[in-house]
Amino acid sequence: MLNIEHLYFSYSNKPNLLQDINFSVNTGDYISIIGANGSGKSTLVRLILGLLQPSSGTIENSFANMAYVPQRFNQLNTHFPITVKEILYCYKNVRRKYVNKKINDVLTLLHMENEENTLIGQLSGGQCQKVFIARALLSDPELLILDEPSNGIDRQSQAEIYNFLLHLNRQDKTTVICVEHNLQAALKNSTAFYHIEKGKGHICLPEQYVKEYIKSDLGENKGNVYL
Ligand SMILES: Nc1ncnc2c1ncn2[C@@H]1O[C@H](COP(=O)(O)OP(=O)(O)OP(=O)(O)O)[C@@H](O)[C@H]1O
Repeated sequence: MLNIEHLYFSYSNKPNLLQDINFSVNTGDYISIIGANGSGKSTLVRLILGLLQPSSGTIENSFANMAYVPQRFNQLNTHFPITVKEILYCYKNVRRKYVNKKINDVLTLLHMENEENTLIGQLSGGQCQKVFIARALLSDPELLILDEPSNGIDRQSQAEIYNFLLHLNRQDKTTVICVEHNLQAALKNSTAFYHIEKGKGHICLPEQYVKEYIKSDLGENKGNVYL
């Protein structure tokens, strides 16, 4: 279980970005963290991962093993001459004691077994994302955290990735936290949304979010509807 209580966070001397964040994630949940650009979603994830420290408040995490899939374009130098298998071997060597699964098995899970010797720069966006999900799965995580997994990926690959994540959550009981702008996928996969707005957050059911936010946005003709 992950339990966040009265969490406040600000970058250096700036005003609080996150204020009095309270929420829990239980085993088997699929939580989509939603909100406008710059609302603090990725920051909240970095706090959960322990990459940032809260200004105040607590984060208790009893998930034995967690893995992270960052935003795709943050991590990729497509000119670097490395194959899919080499990326996974590098990770395995660095995280040796945490890696419980075989490279071939995770590639097969994602239907990427025929690409093991392909250079990363020769993969499509969707295939790249699958490699980084495969890498995260090597440690057989109880909690998988993803940051905008469909960013810059075509619809077919998006559907494959979200179907895979749904299976992972519902069948294998892997808990998922996903920073999300993709409303359709979030509605289909999530057990709950955590909505951040003006520094505050609240948990809601996906259908409740649609009723309260999307419809009122459309009703008042505010224009763009975003997550
Ligand atoms: N290292 C940093 N130092 C100072 N400010 C930062 C830092 N990282 C992010 N910020 C600022 O914090 C705010 C929230 O950023 P964050 O990336 O958490 O938002 P987000 O909700 O994930 O946005 P997006 O949907 O665009 O990915 C932004 O205004 C950003 O400029």
